[in-house]
Amino acid sequence: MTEPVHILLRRLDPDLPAPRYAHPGDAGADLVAAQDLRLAPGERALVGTGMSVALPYGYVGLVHPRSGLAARHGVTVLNAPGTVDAGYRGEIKVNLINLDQRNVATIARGDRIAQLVVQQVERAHFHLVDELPGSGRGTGGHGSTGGHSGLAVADERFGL
Ligand SMILES: O=c1ccn([C@H]2C[C@H](O)[C@@H](COP(=O)(O)OP(=O)(O)OP(=O)(O)O)O2)c(=O)[nH]1
Ligand SMILES: [Mg+2]
Repeated sequence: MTEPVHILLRRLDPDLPAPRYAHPGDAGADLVAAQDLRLAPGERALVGTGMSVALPYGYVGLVHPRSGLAARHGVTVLNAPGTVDAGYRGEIKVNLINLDQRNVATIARGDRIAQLVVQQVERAHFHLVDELPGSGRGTGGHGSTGGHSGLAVADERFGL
């Protein structure tokens, strides 16, 4: 196991648990809702997690959806993955959306609503040039390699 990165964490709401990894080897530490809320079908809300962090420079916190919430209730993170910058000191918030077409999603304060994945990031310097070096792919993208997309039904329907 690699050494963990140490992150300063401030609990804005001392009654809520700090983010925690549910199992050894988990990539994401669960984030909880600081409030009760109900999301009607299609409704979204920016939900506080009751905590803020100081990530070391060179790291990012990515707010990922929880697959269980998505599979069971259709609730996911609208801007997934959300980006928590190293310089950000505000409360970490989760932009939740209920994509279920029929059911209202009920979330209680303290429920796990998302997970924070901490990663190292490179910082780039962008060098302006008139021409880019050639490559095997060139400018082809967005399905340019052809073949089956794996979405046979949609392909037929849209005449692709
Ligand atoms: O899911 C998220 C995404 C972002 N943030 C916070 C931390 C992040 O550092 C800040 C800004 O996020 P981002 O850069 O994605 O948003 P923006 O729309 O570009 O806002 P800004 O102009 O403040 O950068 O908002 C969250 O709390 N949760
Ligand atoms: Mg930004």
